[in-house]
Amino acid sequence: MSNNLFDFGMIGLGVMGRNLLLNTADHGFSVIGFDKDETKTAALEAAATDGTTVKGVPDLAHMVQQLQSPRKLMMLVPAGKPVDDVIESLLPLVEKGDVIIDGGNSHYTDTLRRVKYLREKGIHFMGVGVSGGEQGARTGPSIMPGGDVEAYGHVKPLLEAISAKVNGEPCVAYLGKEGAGHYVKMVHNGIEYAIMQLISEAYTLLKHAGLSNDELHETFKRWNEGALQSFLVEITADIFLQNDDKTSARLLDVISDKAGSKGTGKWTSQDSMELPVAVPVIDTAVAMRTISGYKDERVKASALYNESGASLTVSTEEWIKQVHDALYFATILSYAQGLAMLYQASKELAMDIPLPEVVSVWRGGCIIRSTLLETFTQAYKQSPDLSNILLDSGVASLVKSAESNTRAIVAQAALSGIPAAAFMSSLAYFDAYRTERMATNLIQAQRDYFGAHTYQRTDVSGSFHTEWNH
Ligand SMILES: NC(=O)C1=CN([C@@H]2O[C@H](COP(=O)(O)OP(=O)(O)OC[C@H]3O[C@@H](n4cnc5c(N)ncnc54)[C@H](OP(=O)(O)O)[C@@H]3O)[C@@H](O)[C@H]2O)C=CC1
Ligand SMILES: O=C(CO)[C@H](O)[C@H](O)COP(=O)(O)O
Repeated sequence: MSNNLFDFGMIGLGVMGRNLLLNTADHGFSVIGFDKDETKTAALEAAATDGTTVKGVPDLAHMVQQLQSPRKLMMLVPAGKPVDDVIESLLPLVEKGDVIIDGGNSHYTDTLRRVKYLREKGIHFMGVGVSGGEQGARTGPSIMPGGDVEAYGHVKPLLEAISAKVNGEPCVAYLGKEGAGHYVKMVHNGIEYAIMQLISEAYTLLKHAGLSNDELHETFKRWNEGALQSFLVEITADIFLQNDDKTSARLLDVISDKAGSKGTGKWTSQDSMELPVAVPVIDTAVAMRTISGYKDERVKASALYNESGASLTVSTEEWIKQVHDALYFATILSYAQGLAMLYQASKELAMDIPLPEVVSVWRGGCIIRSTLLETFTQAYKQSPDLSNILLDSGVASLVKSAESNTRAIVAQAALSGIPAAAFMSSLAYFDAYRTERMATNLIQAQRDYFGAHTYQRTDVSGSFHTEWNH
């Protein structure tokens, strides 16, 4: 700490801000934090590692005054109005050349607006995705910065120091212009939704085959030691063992089935349609969280449509292997759809998102980290401009190896009436994607029939219209 001035400031000392700031201090930076909730500010210093330089101040102006120039400030407050409120509070306090970072889950269009607004005032504003939850923020998250390259230069050493490391490489890289950091984080969360939905479907498929919580734990634990190794599979294995402290049940069995959400999955779906790019597994995951909220209607429909009629008679050992392969197949499809979306968005929105860096940064620290990301990193090393990871021959052989068991699972789920929409969606996407001539020529004919929309032919170029025989 030189001149008694601090290296880095944090606004918002909740789950993410507090932990990221303490992580920053652990890496030798002097840090100062502010939260509008004074109890959080007051608690900050006590939580710091001995020997680190951490200060909490109850006043934003005092915090800004104590920062080295150019000031480097991050906010980790809820997305939306709180971010604009913080910016307005900072404006009278900062100077030209200072760097303000929004590390929360802001919508990238808000980030674009804020970048422009602050650029006019000479202030650098960066949208930076941070993933890893509470633990990741404290010990090493995956960090997705985008925006002003000059501003990135000011914070690069700090972000590299606090990020997760894989094979000694920091899980942070410059991921593109303007709103790219928040765009990449949004799609990260879309993939997160898809994989979480798939895991929950694998859970129900295994439960219908009679697996107990202990057996589910063992199964997921074993899966996490192989091709499905990932953070989400790892924490799922733990979840099955957690006891409830209010009853004698396992906690999972007394948790309501209405799933919450904060919006990033929905934004991914919405934006995919704007581009357009097909991300049906993500769309399905968003829809399933929505249906999970229809509890009262589902109770009535369960009785009306005889849900208890759903039955499954399978060889348990074979079924576990098939569910494993289906989860592997559909997880690859989920990454493929998200990455295809980033590929398209990078071009359409002129963000220059480097996909090789994106998958590399996701290998550690983030919620969707998995061994598959190492495979994708190698694929992009060979072909950095892959429009879809499914076109890589190495990835194709992995997909093919799991295809027939995925078909078996989807068919059995349909026959047994077990909800497995994300598995079905991944297979439906795959079958369409690998079909050279789809049936959409008929849609073209229908559009021209009723609306004179014209069509293109396979043999001659140009647009054609036919007076169809009525
Ligand atoms: N939790 C997670 O796993 C992850 C969260 N994120 C994103 O990070 C951001 C922060 O999330 P999280 O830490 O979980 O949220 P929290 O609600 O835990 O913390 C946010 C903190 O910001 C404070 N705050 C709000 N407005 C202001 C303001 N104007 N000035 C100063 N402090 C303010 C809040 O105070 P008060 O409570 O009094 O309002 C609260 O203490 C969000 O955008 C979230 O989506 C990203 C990755 C993972
Ligand atoms: O960004 C995150 C993880 O990467 C946050 O935990 C986010 O809140 C998750 O989304 P949702 O609350 O909609 O499930």
